[in-house]
Amino acid sequence: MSFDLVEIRDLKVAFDGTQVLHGINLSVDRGEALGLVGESGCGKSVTWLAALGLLPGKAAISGSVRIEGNELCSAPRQALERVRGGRIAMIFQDPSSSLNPVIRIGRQITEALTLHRGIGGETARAEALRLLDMVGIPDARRRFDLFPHEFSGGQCQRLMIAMALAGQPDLLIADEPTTALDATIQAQILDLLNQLRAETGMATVFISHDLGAVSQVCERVCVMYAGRIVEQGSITQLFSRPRHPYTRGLFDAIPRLDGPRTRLVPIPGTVPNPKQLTAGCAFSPRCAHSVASCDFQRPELDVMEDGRRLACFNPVLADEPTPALQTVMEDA
Ligand SMILES: Nc1ncnc2c1ncn2[C@@H]1O[C@H](COP(=O)(O)OP(=O)(O)OP(=O)(O)O)[C@@H](O)[C@H]1O
Repeated sequence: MSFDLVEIRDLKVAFDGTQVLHGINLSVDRGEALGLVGESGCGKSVTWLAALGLLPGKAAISGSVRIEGNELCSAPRQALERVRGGRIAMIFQDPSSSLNPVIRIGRQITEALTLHRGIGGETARAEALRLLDMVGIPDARRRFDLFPHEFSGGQCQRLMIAMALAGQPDLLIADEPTTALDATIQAQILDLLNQLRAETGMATVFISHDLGAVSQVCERVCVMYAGRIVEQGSITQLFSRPRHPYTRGLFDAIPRLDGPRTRLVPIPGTVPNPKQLTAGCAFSPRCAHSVASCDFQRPELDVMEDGRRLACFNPVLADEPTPALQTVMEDA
């Protein structure tokens, strides 16, 4: 029997009695790149922190998370620790969450190699140098004994990726890894993630509020809103024809350099407070497509004729112009 690399079923999370994840179902296949997008507070990070047992003790978690068929949700702490950093590694927006500021870089990577792969001494040093080279740190031999603060922001991101690769993970979860970087460095890190996936065959989950960045790395996308997946499909399906009004709203807010100059249209309003969710669709108060039933009934995530999944009673039509998206003539 063959399993997906990761299979998450009906994952729910509550903090102090307030539910913030409402039954997430998703899977990641070996070697694939999956994007998780949505505005801040939609539950992207909590999904993976819960899956890896990294949420604080006060979080109430239910559901199932399987890695190659083995259940993690009920796994003892030691088993979870073996998976984290070993089979699955996670990188964040802020490299200081992974890099210790008072330990030299070379030592941090060799220690990670000893922990995850049981190698030490000269073998670990040679492997650490190979990893630094792989993530594009120039002159790695000379810089092996530097501290993290002696590297630029983009290079620290590369160092964090090198640490993540030390365990030869099957899956790299990248949580907003480029958000704090300027556009040029961001593009370089996205290229690096693509290159590493091609070289190592590891799967990537790319968490971001930026659909543009997700499109450069991912083959498949899950759009999250208020603790639920509202649309899921291939990047081509969602880019050529977003059907959930929320996905469409995210697209209309992306700056584009191709085609005519367009005015960016932000989605009105904000993500709801999880304490104030009603029985209806959580996006309804912000949605130009909302119909009467949206306010008191929640649409299920159903499979559409083209294979994507969609939770909406009144989706965007194929050729529907965006009323709010206005072409701005160069000389207007
Ligand atoms: N430790 C915590 N204690 C209480 N509530 C939390 C905790 N962590 C997250 N939450 C809540 O869970 C919800 C989902 O948060 P999450 O961080 O997953 O959102 P996100 O989509 O990843 O946003 P961001 O891009 O800002 O990280 C939010 O309402 C958030 O306030």
